[in-house]
Amino acid sequence: MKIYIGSKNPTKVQAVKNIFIENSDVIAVDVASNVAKQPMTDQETIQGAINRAKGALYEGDGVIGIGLEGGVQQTDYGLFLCNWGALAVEGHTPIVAGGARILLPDSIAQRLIEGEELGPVMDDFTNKNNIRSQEGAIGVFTENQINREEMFTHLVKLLYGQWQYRNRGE
Ligand SMILES: O=P(O)(O)OP(=O)(O)OP(=O)(O)OC[C@H]1O[C@@H](n2cnc3c(O)ncnc32)[C@H](O)[C@@H]1O
Ligand SMILES: [Mg+2]
Repeated sequence: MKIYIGSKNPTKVQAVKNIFIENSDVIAVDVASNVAKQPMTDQETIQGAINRAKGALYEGDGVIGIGLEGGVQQTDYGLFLCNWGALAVEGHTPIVAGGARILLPDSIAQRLIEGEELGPVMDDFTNKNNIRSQEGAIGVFTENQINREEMFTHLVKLLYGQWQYRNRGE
């Protein structure tokens, strides 16, 4: 079974590979999220995940398209990191699931509100390169209890499980 993931970010690709292990060929493709590079609400982040999933499905000859999208959501308690995933198959509405969320420090939140992207802001904050392709903000702010790949793996598990539930008895 061919599964297309709509990103080449290694944390996202590896998360899909971790769950779709049996009889699956996981292929990474660059597709447009068709939302802002830094989604600022759950709504926009979900839309990005769905657009990526559909884009990935129609990109090739795959059975399943998966989209994973990172964003933030403002609350009365501050700006939270959020992550959403979508799984698209032909002829069905996409399956959607949300990932873990943590509160971002005020200094980071302020920069995002002013229009910067989390990826470069995290590199600047940590004095490291390409945090988004490694532990991610979630890894930095949890002392690596949960890194970005693990967070996305959990998310892909939620998508896979719902897909299995929908296919039960078929
Ligand atoms: O190549 P793609 O798939 O676009 O991967 P990405 O790392 O850019 O990830 P997203 O577009 O899903 O995330 C939206 C923005 O938030 C950033 N971001 C999201 N989660 C992050 C994290 O855990 N650590 C660092 N940057 C993160 C990311 O770099 C983007 O600027
Ligand atoms: Mg991106």
